[in-house]
Amino acid sequence: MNEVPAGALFGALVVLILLSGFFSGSETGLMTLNRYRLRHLARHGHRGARLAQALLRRPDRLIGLILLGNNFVNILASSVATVLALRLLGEAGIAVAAGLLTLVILILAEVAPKTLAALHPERVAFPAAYVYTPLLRLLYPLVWLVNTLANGVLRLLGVDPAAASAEGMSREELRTVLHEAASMFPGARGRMLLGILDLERVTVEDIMIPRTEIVGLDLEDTETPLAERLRAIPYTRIPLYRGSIDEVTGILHVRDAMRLLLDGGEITPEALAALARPPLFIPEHTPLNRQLLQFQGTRERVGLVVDEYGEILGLVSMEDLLEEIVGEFTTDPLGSIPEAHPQEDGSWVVEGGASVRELNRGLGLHLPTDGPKTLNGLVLEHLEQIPEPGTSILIAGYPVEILQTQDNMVKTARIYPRRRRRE
Ligand SMILES: Nc1ncnc2c1ncn2[C@@H]1O[C@H](COP(=O)(O)OP(=O)(O)OP(=O)(O)O)[C@@H](O)[C@H]1O
Ligand SMILES: [Mg+2]
Repeated sequence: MNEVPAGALFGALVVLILLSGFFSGSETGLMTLNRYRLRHLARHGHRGARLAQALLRRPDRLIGLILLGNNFVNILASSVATVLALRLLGEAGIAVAAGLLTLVILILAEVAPKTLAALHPERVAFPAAYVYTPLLRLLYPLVWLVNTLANGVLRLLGVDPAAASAEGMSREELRTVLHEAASMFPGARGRMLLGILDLERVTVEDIMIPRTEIVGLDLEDTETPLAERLRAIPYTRIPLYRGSIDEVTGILHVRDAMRLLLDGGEITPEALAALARPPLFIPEHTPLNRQLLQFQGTRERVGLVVDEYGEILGLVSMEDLLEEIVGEFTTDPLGSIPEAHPQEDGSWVVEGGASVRELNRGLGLHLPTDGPKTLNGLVLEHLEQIPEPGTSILIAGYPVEILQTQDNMVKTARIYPRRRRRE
């Protein structure tokens, strides 16, 4: 048998080390590709990106292929080095060759290519994808065998290999990405993106106008003529009811009442009731993203929020829902809450009916929003007794002083926003 010349063996060794570097670098490159950029490039027809994306759809197979290749060339390189050492130095050279090869592979075939690939993943990964796509097809049976055996070993050890491959981004991760990308979407646009994500965490109950503030028309009220009451109403869509808002019969659009008048008709309870449309009833815990779609589907602009017994809790409008995304439409958010009045000493005098969420947003407070919806409710929850004017309590670290009470409810209270104490 002819001996392979030492020069050829050395050449083969160099090629094997280069191949090893390719496997290591491309592994890092493919694994550190930015998935979102990748998807974007693939969608815009970048061929390398498409191939990489297809490979990454089954990371277990890709890694199996790369490890197979990498280990094969490393072990072959070690054999070649052993043969070379035997020839040049005799048996004593084997350990020297192993030591040298370890150093060379570590530096030239591991650390250097991996660092390079981590710095420029796309430049490494896209060309590599052209190589791996046909190679995977060719070696697929082998890769499959390796993976199956490896999974078998894992199962023997009581590990479920399928559990580890759960992919995709959780909502929380998406929020983090959006927060980090905020510099790309400065100001209002960034806040809108986060607002859309928040829609599913906020329910109609959180943003509704409470029942006591719904402006409607009582058809049974005969004290003031209907037309006069209708004229005084500042809203476009108004619930019609008989005696109590729980007996709502429909939602009247003021435009329809105006048309009735222009046609020479008369504003009577029967005429208005005939013009009204059936109200949209919304369960209290409906998240805003679902409600937005429902408004879209039903072409309604307002709905009545009901609890499980069908009792009306409040009114929610499309405008209030959209404000959760884009912020207040009509006024400057800071100090725009009509129920909060700024004082000279920096405190706020707030009406008991003010919404906790609006106070948080408008005054920059951090009152708890998972409990009562109004300041009154919050104070009552903390006091556990009938409120007395002059009482001071600490809610979420904010000193709150009760100023006026009425019918066992807090009418006004003073909040000191900046003197928040750490609890
Ligand atoms: N009948 C009502 N009673 C109490 N508040 C209402 C009523 N209708 C609307 N609102 C509130 O008024 C604000 C404005 O809502 P919206 O723009 O839908 O009403 P509008 O101005 O009367 O209607 P439009 O703008 O279509 O003429 C929202 O905060 C909404 O919750
Ligand atoms: Mg309006």
